[in-house]
Amino acid sequence: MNAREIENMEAINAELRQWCHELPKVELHAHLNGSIRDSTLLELVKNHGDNGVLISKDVEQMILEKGTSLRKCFELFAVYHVLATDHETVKRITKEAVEDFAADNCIYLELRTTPKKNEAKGMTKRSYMDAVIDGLKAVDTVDVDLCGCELTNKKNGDWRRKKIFVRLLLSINRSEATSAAIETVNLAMEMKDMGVVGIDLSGDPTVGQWDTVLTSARTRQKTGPSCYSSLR
Ligand SMILES: CNc1ncnc2c1ncn2[C@@H]1O[C@H](COP(=O)(O)O)[C@@H](O)[C@H]1O
Repeated sequence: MNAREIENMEAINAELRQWCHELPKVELHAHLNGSIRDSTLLELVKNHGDNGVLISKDVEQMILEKGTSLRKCFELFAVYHVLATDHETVKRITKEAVEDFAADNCIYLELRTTPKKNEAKGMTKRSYMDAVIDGLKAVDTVDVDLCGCELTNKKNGDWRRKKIFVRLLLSINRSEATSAAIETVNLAMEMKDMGVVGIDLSGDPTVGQWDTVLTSARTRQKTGPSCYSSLR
């Protein structure tokens, strides 16, 4: 290819990229902790302090390698889970994730996350989810519709502002105990009028057995309302 042909190709690529960016999109499978900005992650690590558990340089390397294998990807999830276990951080990463999807012209987002407990920070699975909803309410750059309720993000009633429809799924991690899985299913039922539309089964496929979780879900199906695959 000569210089002129390369220039033409670059112009077409830039145009195509712009066209893809502008297309309205639907995202059906976003994990909250998998959507944390790299810049936020590094800031959280810094605030956490290089205390021997997390070292900024190591995390920078992990970010560079995260797309190279499933193992590397799950190594980074372990870091997210050390850092994103207080209410303020959960609120922040939710706000940022929704704003990032909206900036990419995503108009419908199904965001899934594993409700986590952190006794040291007074966090329960329910208060984790309340922090997620606080994050949605804090979204600034776009209007958010959660379950038909418009969250009050409207800026001066400007009807031209972009809008994103957000629905939530509660994840059960395959390495969780049966009791924790049941607690998450019950929480999903409790929050079905608050934007929660389903549950999700996730986690490192090389760790634990699904049998543990599936047994608990079947037990729940026999004793309560059907909620295994969808709440609506
Ligand atoms: C092949 N890809 C995948 N397979 C299985 N589980 C995955 C995943 N990608 C992400 N997760 C799940 O999402 C969690 C992070 O978000 P939350 O902490 O829930 O917000 C990961 O810990 C993992 O359980």
